[in-house]
Amino acid sequence: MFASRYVPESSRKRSYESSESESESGSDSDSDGGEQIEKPLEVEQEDSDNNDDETSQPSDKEEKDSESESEDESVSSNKSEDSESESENMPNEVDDSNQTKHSSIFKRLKASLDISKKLVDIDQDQEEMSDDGSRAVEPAELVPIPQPELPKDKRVYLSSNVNGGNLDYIAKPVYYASTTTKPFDTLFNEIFGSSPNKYQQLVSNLKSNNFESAFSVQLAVFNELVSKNKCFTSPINSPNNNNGDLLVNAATGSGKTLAYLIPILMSLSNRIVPKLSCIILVPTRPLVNQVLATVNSLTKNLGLNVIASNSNLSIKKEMEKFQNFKPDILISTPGRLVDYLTYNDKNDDYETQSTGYKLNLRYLQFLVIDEVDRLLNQSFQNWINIVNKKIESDKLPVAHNEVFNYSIQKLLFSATLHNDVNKLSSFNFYKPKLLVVDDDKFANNDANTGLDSSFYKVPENLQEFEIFVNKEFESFKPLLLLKSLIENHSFKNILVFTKSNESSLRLTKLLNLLYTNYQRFYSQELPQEIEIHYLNSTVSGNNKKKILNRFTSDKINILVVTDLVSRGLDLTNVEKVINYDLPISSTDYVHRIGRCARAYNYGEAITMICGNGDRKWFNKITKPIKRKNEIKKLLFSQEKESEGAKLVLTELENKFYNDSLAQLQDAVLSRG
Ligand SMILES: Nc1ncnc2c1ncn2[C@@H]1O[C@H](COP(=O)(O)OP(=O)(O)OP(=O)(O)O)[C@@H](O)[C@H]1O
Repeated sequence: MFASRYVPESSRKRSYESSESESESGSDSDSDGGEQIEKPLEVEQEDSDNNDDETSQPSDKEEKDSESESEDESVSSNKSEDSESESENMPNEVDDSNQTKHSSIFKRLKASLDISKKLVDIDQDQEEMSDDGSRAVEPAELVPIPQPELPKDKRVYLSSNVNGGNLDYIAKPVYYASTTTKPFDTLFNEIFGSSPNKYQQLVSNLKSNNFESAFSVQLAVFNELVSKNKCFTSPINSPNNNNGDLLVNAATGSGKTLAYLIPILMSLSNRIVPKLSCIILVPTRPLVNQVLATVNSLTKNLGLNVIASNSNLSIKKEMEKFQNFKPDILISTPGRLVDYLTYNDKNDDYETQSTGYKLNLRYLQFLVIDEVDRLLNQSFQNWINIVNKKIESDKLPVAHNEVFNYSIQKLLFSATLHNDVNKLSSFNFYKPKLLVVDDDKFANNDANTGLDSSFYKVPENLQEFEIFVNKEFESFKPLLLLKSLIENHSFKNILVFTKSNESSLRLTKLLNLLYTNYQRFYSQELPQEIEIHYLNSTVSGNNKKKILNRFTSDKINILVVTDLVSRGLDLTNVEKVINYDLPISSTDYVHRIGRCARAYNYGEAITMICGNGDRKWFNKITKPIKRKNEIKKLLFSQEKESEGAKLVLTELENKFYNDSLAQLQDAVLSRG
């Protein structure tokens, strides 16, 4: 009869869950025990329901044990009352069997409780029962409830040590004003006396390259490396003179290359015999060439040997070149450097030959890592570990308990310095210091907690714009881009960023067609014949160089690119950067727009925003970046004329665009 009684779903579920947890804790009792302790009556019924035919009985010992415990007694007495009152309502013929059944239930209950009791931990065993049979709760100290692991947060890092290193340098950056300049003459005379001083040749090289005054970041690094360091007045950079590694965050185009080159060239110009004293690492080959050109322009008559990695040559050829040429300065990508450092490990025979040469880091004084956040993401080839190991293994043997080794000063630069201190700490810094070139040190920088995207900064003289178009016009974006260029009369020195190789190719072709067709459709003279070209990773190394040369010599008007060129490239003539496709991060935005307004020149960055999704994303990535000027809206003439008017494309514009699209399709199909 009980077996057919309705058991609420919730009770069944509780019973089931209890059973699960019991079995997890290793108990072989049935499902009742745990639940009975808290909800005796309910479970009694369930027990009856579920165990009518159950044959297993508690052992004698269990029965005795359970009887001797007050807790069990109390529970038992409750149950007796309940069962009595229940039995009153039962038909007489079932009373006997009910009593038998109940006593068997109580026995099993006691047994279950006994087993449960053995399973509870010692603290619970010590709990006292109150008079009413409920558990007396002992006052416990309030302790925090265990919390789930927090998401990665810079503040967590900042309060801890990573790899045993102290992270104070991140939490307490040294700020330098971003617009201060000082003539190089004055700067050098202040420290080394009036000219001519021993760095006269370097100053003269700077001047002959039109570098008259030091920019802020150059003053900052000069102050840290030169003004505070005796090594520049002594012939060598001895370990005692190394006043620590530097990490520098300064805006794009603010002159970071010269910031590290000037002190390094000063130090090395004192050297007696050539030996590898400085390695400069940059992420890409075009950047290797760019830095090489700058170093060459500044080392005239300094007698220094400078070499850049050249992946057109075999490693063997390059190693031979190193052997003959004995570089003081090597400029490379990390990947190529690893190739050099591991070359003889892979080619044992080679070492035994007379031409065998190993790149030795024993005399290395400066290790420069430019665009460090990007290079930290290039963890392939395990380059940091290999360089670290090589530095260690090349150290001179310890003699007479004295170590005389050159202390390598690490100089790290970026406009978007990495905030992953775990990664940064892999450089094994020595007395690191973080320099931030920024006037406005507290604005937009919550609690001044070190590196994050709030250190990112728009160049001083850059004006940002946005063009918003409704989602319905998404497929007309190329037309709207052309419309904007025509309305703003700008067809020169423009870099257009797209999201992919394919997008850059397609846009270049379509823009060319649109431009040509425009004059035919509108019988309107456009300013000039223009050349629109693309540059992406499908272009070979030599062609890349040619295209960039054509662009910087104003032969290409509009260069449609991918993020391949968003980092570090110094294309001095860029007047306007257009984000045709949105960048995928604040970092990419900073580097893209930083291709213009370089060296404190003026420039414009325009971002095309299509629909509300784009709008949200654009707001999100631009919000943490510091800027002097607000981002302005760039309106089409139609929108300007009647403020708030929705953009409408004319029939002619539609036809012009569709014809051009059809032409593009024909061209693609005829090729394919
Ligand atoms: N003191 C100076 N006087 C005049 N021009 C300078 C000076 N220092 C650097 N420049 C010029 O400023 C431009 C930007 O310099 P550089 O490429 O070093 O910038 P950057 O800070 O490394 O930028 P990015 O973060 O984009 O790599 C270059 O054209 C460089 O020649």
